[in-house]
Amino acid sequence: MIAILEKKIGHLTAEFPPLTGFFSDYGITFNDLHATLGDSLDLLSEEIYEDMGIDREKLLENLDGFLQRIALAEIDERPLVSDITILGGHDKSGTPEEVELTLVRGSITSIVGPTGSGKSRLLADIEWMAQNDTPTGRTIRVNGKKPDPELRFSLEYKLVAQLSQNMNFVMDATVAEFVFMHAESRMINTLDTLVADIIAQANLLAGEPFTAQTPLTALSGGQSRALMIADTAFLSSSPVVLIDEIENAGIDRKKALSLLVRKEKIVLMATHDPILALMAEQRLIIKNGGIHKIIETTGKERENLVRLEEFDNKLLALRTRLRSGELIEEL
Ligand SMILES: Nc1ncnc2c1ncn2[C@@H]1O[C@H](COP(=O)(O)OP(=O)(O)OP(=O)(O)O)[C@@H](O)[C@H]1O
Repeated sequence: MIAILEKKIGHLTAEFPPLTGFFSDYGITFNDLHATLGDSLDLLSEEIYEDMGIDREKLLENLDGFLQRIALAEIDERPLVSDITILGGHDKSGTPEEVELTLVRGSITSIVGPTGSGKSRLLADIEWMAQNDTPTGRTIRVNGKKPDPELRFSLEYKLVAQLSQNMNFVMDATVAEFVFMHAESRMINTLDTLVADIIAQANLLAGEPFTAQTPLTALSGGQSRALMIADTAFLSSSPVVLIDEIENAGIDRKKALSLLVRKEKIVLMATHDPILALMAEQRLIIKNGGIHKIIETTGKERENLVRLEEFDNKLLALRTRLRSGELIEEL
């Protein structure tokens, strides 16, 4: 509520047009669109509140309820995405891609292939809900159907949340302020507990701990990524999470993926990292711009994952020794 009091009337009514009706029902019209809501309410005289039959506090309470109803109505209007389907197009040579692949919520798919083979292009096709209108000729279905064109070009509705290597914060805010801002803009109740949960989860993912009071600019690369992953898992309404290369990220990859699965996301990640690739249920092998093969992770591969993680930990330990100036003559 505090954040909304600091917003300008003009911005608020543009963001939530029904607000004008809410205030006029109380007989209030605001003339100065550049003034904040808080200042405008302060200008209302005692008599006006008396005429309305409520005080400032009660008016704000009603406003809060009204905004929540708008938010819920908006959420209801969004189709609940249970799955997406990729219908093949063609590779770079024009050879048809014989694929019809449905991805459901709570699943992880990895995308592997040589540099320049078309991994990012596949992620972009999903993000833009391609309709045979991208270089690959692919088509994306949402819940088995052609997505509504309005949805496709909507600025508010995002099918996809992107997590990428570049997550450096330049904002002058603490971790808590940043997460609060996100949670508040989504008008979610019980903000304090939610914000605390997100920061606690992010700490479980990051190697080195940070607190709610840590400035964003003081976070390491791994800590920033951990925060963004937890923030996306809890607060993003996008059903699909696309991850482009998060190896060497200084985060607990297994916990990060299982958090996204718990939050029922459809996870797709382009990766060269064997550990991440094998954590997925299936992997798409991209070759010459097309989906060349779909491999389901085998039981044997899952067993090997344990050994791969042991190798990885050994490499990590070597890195730590190297950093502290040791000679690496003994392994
Ligand atoms: N089926 C296709 N038909 C035509 N062009 C394609 C096709 N698939 C991918 N491309 C184009 O090939 C180029 C390389 O693709 P992309 O960047 O997706 O590769 P990548 O596998 O992500 O590479 P890297 O591993 O280096 O990030 C891009 O310009 C992309 O638009």
